[in-house]
This record gives sequence, structure tokens and C-alpha cells, in this order.
Amino acid sequence: MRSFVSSQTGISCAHCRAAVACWAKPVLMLEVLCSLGTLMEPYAQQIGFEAENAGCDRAGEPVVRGVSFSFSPGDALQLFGPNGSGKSSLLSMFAGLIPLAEGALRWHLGDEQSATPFEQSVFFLGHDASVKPSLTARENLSFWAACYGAGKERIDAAIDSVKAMTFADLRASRLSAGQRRRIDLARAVLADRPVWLLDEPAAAIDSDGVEVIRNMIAEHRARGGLAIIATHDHLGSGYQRLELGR
Ligand SMILES: Nc1ncnc2c1ncn2[C@@H]1O[C@H](COP(=O)(O)OP(=O)(O)OP(=O)(O)O)[C@@H](O)[C@H]1O
Repeated sequence: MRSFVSSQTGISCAHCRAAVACWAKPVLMLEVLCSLGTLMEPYAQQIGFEAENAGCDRAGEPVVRGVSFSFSPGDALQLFGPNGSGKSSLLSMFAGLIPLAEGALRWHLGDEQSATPFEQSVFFLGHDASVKPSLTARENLSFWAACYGAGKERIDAAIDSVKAMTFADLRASRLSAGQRRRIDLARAVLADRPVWLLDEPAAAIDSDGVEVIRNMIAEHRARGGLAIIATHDHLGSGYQRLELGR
């Protein structure tokens, strides 16, 4: 139930971490923009998210306690911990799917006049694939595009971003677990939301797919997005870390 936050440079206090983020973020953003060779549209919202001694329970039992951090646009956190340590529970709590048991969570979703509702600001990728087997990958994304209010012209870009063109017109029932996961990930591009909560995005994904995920997240951060990711894969530098124990 113990947890602590540290940056990859080993700095562990919330104030020091903020100082690291101050110099690390512009460098990261510049690298990403240069590597893409293009300027991306930043998110309209300036996102902030703070946790203060936050904790959650499952079935009345405490699972996670004492989580504290303060995130600003472009920040990303990787959640680590053994099976059952509470990574999915914590993500679900951040997404508002299970209640906060103690402490506080504070979201800043834009200026008072222009703040976007929470449910339209957050993209949550759960453990299980969210593709309907009887539809093709493209039809699945067409469904999600309608849910997110995304134009149909964005579907091809989303498919392309996860390198799924070769199987986009196959029924999902014929896809491998990793191919289905790529279609799940394409939803993040369609949703175009500034907060990503990703539970094991690289599950069943090959090394090429992990590289795709790294790039997607780097691009998201460069646009000012915020990401919290439960994964055992190395996603690159510039991530803060939260270690959960049993
Ligand atoms: N729906 C549920 N009802 C009751 N208890 C649950 C439920 N889901 C998870 N738990 C319990 O909460 C604890 C944390 O589970 P959680 O799934 O958050 O861990 P995790 O770190 O994501 O695990 P994994 O690495 O296996 O995905 C476990 O002890 C588990 O038994």
C-alpha cells in the first residue's frame, strides 16, 4: 500500500520534481517537434492535475494510499508495481470510475470560461480490448469517431498513426491480440483529448508497436497533453515514476 513518486533523475520531492519538469519539458518538446519535422496543434486546454495523499479501496479494503503529485501540461507519469498492487485501480480512480477513499484530487481543465467538461477531457484506455469482433477495424473506429464527435476524415489518420493500414478492413475477430490493441490505441488519436489514462497500452504489442506508443505519447505531450500510464515497458526519458507496493 506504500507508494512514492520520483523522476528518472531520482529527485523525489514534489517541489524538486516540478523544478526538473521546468527544464526537461521544453527540451523534450523541441526534440519531438524537430523529429516530426512539423508543428502540431497544441491542445486548446491548459491541463493541470494534483493529487494530495490520495488513496482508493477495492471491496472495502485499502489498495493504494498516500499518492501525491502535481502535473502541468506535457507531464507524464509511469505507474509501476507487481500484479495486484493497484495500478488499474488508481487509473480507474483518476478516471472517476471508482471513488476516492481518502485525500484529494484536483483537476484544472482550462480557464473558468472555457473549461471543457471532465468526461470530454479524458481518454481512458482500459485493460480489455474495446473492439467489436463482427466489425472491421475501420468500422470499429468509425463507431468511436461518432462517439467522440470526430470527423470521418480523422479515421485514416488514426489508423495510420498505429500502423494498422494493412489490416484496417479485416473483421476484428480475425485480428491478433496485438493488432486489436493497436486499434484500441488509435482511439486515443480520434478522441483528441488532453488527458490520457492508459492501462497497459503495450499489452500484446511487439517492439515496433511499443515504438509507435512512445511516439504517440511524445506527440501528445508536445501538444501540452498529460499522460498517466501503467506499463512495464520503457517508454523513454522524461517520465515521472510512481512505484506501488503490495
Ligand atoms: N472489481 C474488483 N473488486 C474487488 N477487488 C478488486 C477488483 N479489481 C481489483 N481488485 C483488487 O484490487 C487490488 C488491486 O488490483 P488492480 O487490478 O488495481 O492491480 P494492478 O496493479 O493493476 O494488477 P495487474 O498488474 O495484475 O493488472 C487487487 O488486490 C485486486 O484483487
